[in-house]
Amino acid sequence: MSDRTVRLLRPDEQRAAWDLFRAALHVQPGTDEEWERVSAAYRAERSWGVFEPDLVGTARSFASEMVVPGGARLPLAAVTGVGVKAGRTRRGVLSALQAAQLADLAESGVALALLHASEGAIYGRYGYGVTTLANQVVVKKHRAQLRPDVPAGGEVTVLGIDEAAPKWPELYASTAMGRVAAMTRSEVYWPSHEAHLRRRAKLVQTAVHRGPDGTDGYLIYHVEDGATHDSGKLQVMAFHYANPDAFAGLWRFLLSVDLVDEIVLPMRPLDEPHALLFTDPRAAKTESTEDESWLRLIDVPAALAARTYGPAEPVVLELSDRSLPANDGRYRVGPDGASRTDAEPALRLSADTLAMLYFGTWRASALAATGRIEVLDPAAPEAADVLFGTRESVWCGTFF
Ligand SMILES: CC(=O)SCCNC(=O)CCNC(=O)[C@H](O)C(C)(C)COP(=O)(O)OP(=O)(O)OC[C@H]1O[C@@H](n2cnc3c(N)ncnc32)[C@H](O)[C@@H]1OP(=O)(O)O
Repeated sequence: MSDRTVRLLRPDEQRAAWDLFRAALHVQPGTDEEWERVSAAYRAERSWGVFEPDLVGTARSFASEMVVPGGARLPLAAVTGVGVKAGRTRRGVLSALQAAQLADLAESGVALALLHASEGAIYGRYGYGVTTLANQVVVKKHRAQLRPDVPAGGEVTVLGIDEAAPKWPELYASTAMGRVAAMTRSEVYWPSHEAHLRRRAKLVQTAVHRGPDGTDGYLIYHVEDGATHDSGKLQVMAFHYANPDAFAGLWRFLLSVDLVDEIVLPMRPLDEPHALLFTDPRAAKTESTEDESWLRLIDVPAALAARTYGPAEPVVLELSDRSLPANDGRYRVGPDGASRTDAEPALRLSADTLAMLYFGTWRASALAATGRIEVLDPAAPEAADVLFGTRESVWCGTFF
């Protein structure tokens, strides 16, 4: 389209982009008060707009860091706020935004980009792949008897939102960064998070767990309106802990909340052992498993070099990356690390598939069996399973 301009937004254009995004998600325009809360985040972010000549589409990102296998933290762009005006969709606006944003991120030196997708069919074409999965877990309180050998846990203190919100950044930083794919949350993240939680419920509570070495876990929850008798539904909106004692202690607290029949934990790590706490493991049911986050390797050499690998024969990957061709080429991946190579490839794959493989959520052999990876050496998928595998389920745990 000849009269289309794609550019970074000026500060005075940010609110229109915010409203456009909300309208794309069928949400009414924000109030002045809400904008006041979140506008600092917008100012700190890189927000893109497509003009024809009025604003018809937008996307933005904020800076973070993500833990990769082995414990290194890589610069991450958290991509969000993607929306195209109704009546202007399916004319390439998102593709124009993606081209501009990906090129900008590559130039800025960021290694990874991450997003939560509204729909599963959109982002693969731009090199994003499902990188973490999450379970929705529901616990029926009347069936949930703790086993006698569950750790006793420490002391739990409950805080209202006004008191708790200023403490959340420190609580999160000290309890949530132990898992691979966890991301840091900068100060601009928290106002939107708080606004979101305040919109969700009238009474938002934070339970803080203290173990022998100090604060080591917290959860944010609310009990759905109408809990005037014992049929309330307790919704867990955040649950982070640094050790198994804090996990058990916070569970003891959850089971002690009165007027509750059901405890709902959305988007939890796949390997979190809720069912193992109970005499009847069926007290905890996994109701669904969904993609949690989508990863895009922006700087493939840096991303591959930063993580550690399992013990297996090295494998040479040949990557084709349509949107960021600077990443094209061959990479030798082995227990001693990863780097570019001229050696013959064993596996051929595209950028979205490499993103699915990167954290080991999907096994190379499954990706090969379903045609996503072309196999040139039949021994390579099994070796890649071991190289990319991780001990724990990876989980981001931050919604944005
Ligand atoms: C990270 C986040 O913020 S997630 C939130 C994303 N936003 C939303 O879901 C809000 C509602 N939806 C929208 O605003 C828009 O429909 C968007 C952003 C999803 C897509 O924008 P569009 O400008 O219509 O996309 P565009 O025309 O560039 O399409 C690019 C390609 O994606 C495909 N595509 C776009 N949207 C979808 C979809 N929802 N489902 C399947 N395919 C899609 C198009 O068919 C096109 O395919 P092609 O490359 O094979 O021709």
